[in-house]
Amino acid sequence: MIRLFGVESYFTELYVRDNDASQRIILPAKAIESLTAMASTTIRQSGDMIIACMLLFQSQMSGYQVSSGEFVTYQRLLRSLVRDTSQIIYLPNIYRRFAKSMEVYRQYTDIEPEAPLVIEDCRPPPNWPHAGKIEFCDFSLRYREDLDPALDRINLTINPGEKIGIVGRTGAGKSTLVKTLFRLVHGTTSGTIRIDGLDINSMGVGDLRPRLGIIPQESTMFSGSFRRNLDPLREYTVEDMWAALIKSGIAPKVSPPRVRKDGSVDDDEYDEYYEESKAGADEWWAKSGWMMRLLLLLILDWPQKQKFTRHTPLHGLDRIALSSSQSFSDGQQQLFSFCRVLMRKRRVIVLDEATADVDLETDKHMQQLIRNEFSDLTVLTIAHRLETVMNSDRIIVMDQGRIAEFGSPQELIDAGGMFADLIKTNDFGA
Ligand SMILES: Nc1ncnc2c1ncn2[C@@H]1O[C@H](COP(=O)(O)OP(=O)(O)OP(=O)(O)O)[C@@H](O)[C@H]1O
Repeated sequence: MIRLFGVESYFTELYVRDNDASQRIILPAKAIESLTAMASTTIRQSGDMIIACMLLFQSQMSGYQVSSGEFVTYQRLLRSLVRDTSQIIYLPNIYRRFAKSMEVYRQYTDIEPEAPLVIEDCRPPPNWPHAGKIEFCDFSLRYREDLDPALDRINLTINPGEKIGIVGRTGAGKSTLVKTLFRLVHGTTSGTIRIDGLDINSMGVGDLRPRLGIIPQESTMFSGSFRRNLDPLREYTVEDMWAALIKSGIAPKVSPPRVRKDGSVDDDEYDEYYEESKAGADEWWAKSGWMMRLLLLLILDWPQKQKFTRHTPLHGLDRIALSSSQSFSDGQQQLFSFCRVLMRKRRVIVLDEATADVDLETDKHMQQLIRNEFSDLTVLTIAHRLETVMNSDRIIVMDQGRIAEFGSPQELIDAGGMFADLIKTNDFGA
């Protein structure tokens, strides 16, 4: 079983499990991306025979002994990357690229797993976090013993549903503060962080990270379809995906809007198509006999795949997201991350606001979305723009790893301290 997990987080975890060997590999998201791109553009032949031949060939050429566990691992990794079953004639070329992919793969498999995925005795309840209260109690962190603390005695309580802006000059500790919520920083720590009463250090990272949402500044688009980008674990329905795409305003990138005869663009059609196609597909499903339903479920992956492709012009989910004709700005990539978070519906969301590269229009749109869609969720935003901060309920001003100020925007302006200075100089660490 190979699972991609936490695509929207700073890292992607790849789990590989089989009868003989079981291991967890943590890869930076970009590494998975390059590994996938390398393999999927060059290895176009799937099937056990070819993979087995390549592995045997490789082991003979290099004298490297492939263990049975490793064989199954590679085989499964490749099967997840390979789709097209043609182009066998390119085998020598394929082999060369394959060997390179494996080299990269081996390098990453040497990385030590960081923390247990699950601690059986300390599993949070399924609905955790149910409210979104965050408490830092005397929390300090040093990346290395010889360095100054990146976080220094942080005491902080964030209430459920609060919108918190985090500001401070570059190197002040803003990213470290939010990364500690995901346990993504490694170093010496003291103190505790609790979310809805549970110490996040007591549980496995597999129970922690998927329960929180993150929209990183550098959101990543993967090769493969829009569907894979939005839902790598195949957890959501097509309806969920379209609802999120429409809400976030990024639907036209997935399925371009219809152009009317007079040349104007029909922007309103998404909602109509969505409703229409949903009704059409439901009707079709209801009319099908049990034999047909079974066939659809077994062979055609109904309803995840076929439902909308058969019944609607909104079929773009299966299009390749990254292609020569399709590129995405930083803001658009963030909107895709936003869609993932919208589908997941987590109580705590971290947003690393995009910097000056994102146009004001997209920025405004994101702010609007946060107000509308995340109104009852706890949202922590590392803010790089004055407009974002002024919409927060409270603002944390970080300075040299400490919380220098914490209060509502007006309170901090009236206090005339660091926040008032940041506004004057407009230095929000962008
Ligand atoms: N991996 C690391 N190893 C060692 N020190 C680090 C590491 N990451 C960050 N630091 C240090 O920790 C401190 C806080 O860094 P952090 O990235 O949290 O600041 P920031 O406020 O987010 O800055 P920016 O706005 O530039 O992103 C800095 O002094 C930084 O040099």
